[in-house]
Amino acid sequence: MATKLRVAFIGAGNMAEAMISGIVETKTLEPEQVIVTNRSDEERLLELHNKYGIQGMVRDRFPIDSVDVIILAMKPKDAETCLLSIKDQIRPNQVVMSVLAGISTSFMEEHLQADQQVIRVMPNTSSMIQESATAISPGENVTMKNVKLAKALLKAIGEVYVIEEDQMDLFTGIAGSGPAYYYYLMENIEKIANENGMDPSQARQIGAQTILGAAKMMLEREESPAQLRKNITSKNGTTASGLEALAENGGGKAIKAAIEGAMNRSKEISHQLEKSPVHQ
Ligand SMILES: NC(=O)C1=CN([C@@H]2O[C@H](COP(=O)(O)OP(=O)(O)OC[C@H]3O[C@@H](n4cnc5c(N)ncnc54)[C@H](OP(=O)(O)O)[C@@H]3O)[C@@H](O)[C@H]2O)C=CC1
Ligand SMILES: O=C(O)[C@@H]1CCC=N1
Repeated sequence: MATKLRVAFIGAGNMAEAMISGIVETKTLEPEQVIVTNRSDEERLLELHNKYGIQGMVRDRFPIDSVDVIILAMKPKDAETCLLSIKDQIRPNQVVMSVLAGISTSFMEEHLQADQQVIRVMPNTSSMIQESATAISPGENVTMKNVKLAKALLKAIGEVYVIEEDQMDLFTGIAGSGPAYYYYLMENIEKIANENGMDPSQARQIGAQTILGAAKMMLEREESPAQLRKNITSKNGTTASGLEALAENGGGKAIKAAIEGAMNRSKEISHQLEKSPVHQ
């Protein structure tokens, strides 16, 4: 990673913090190389400065022309205003990366100068412990050098996958929103464990270790998930009963509905923004 590289986050919420935390803790960048701004919450900028040593700056003092990479991290509804506000302040050799759900590279390109380099990114909050599954889709104008730079930067927060942009909504449904499904699973495990007399914190340890073990098996072993499942399932055993109950109660359907729900919402955000008055 170039030592002088400067990265600016516009948006200082949960996702920006998860990424900043990964980037600073892995020493991919020194804190001085990272700047963050938001719309108005100065207390939040101070909090991020105190926690990570990075520079927090209010929008009108934000030196956007001095950075190499700009990472957009506001809500999708605020993207258009932000893109238009930076359009005339940035240069073609600066890369604009967006982590916003549903914001396409073409939407960014249309709201910036014609030759602006943009990259669509979808991380998740496991960035905070450098375990994100992050996808990137480069825009039309971005150089190979800057795609490599983006990959190296995002490697600080976990694994990086370069995907076709038409897979980005699906990726968002699986991985961007994905951690929430596992947290929901754990909330329910804890609840059931508690109802059956187990201490919730012990149940959390046990449940999380089980998820971690299964995840590592799927990453490290060659067997398919179906084979790994069969390996646990004794005839007339406990697993067979558990899996039968899961199927009878719509387990597979629920997983499909969750991923498709998130994926369709990502598509819907794109369509809504493309219809907005400024865009037409
Ligand atoms: N949370 C997650 O798990 C993931 C989120 N994402 C994406 O990340 C984005 C941010 O989500 P999240 O961090 O949860 O959101 P938050 O609501 O926590 O944070 C949004 C931030 O954007 C700032 N902001 C809004 N408009 C502007 C503007 N015009 N200029 C500067 N700053 C602005 C807000 O500032 P202020 O507080 O001052 O108004 C705030 O700091 C979303 O688009 C989401 O799709 C992607 C992957 C995972
Ligand atoms: O819920 C959201 O819209 C964002 C995008 C992916 C995860 N969180």
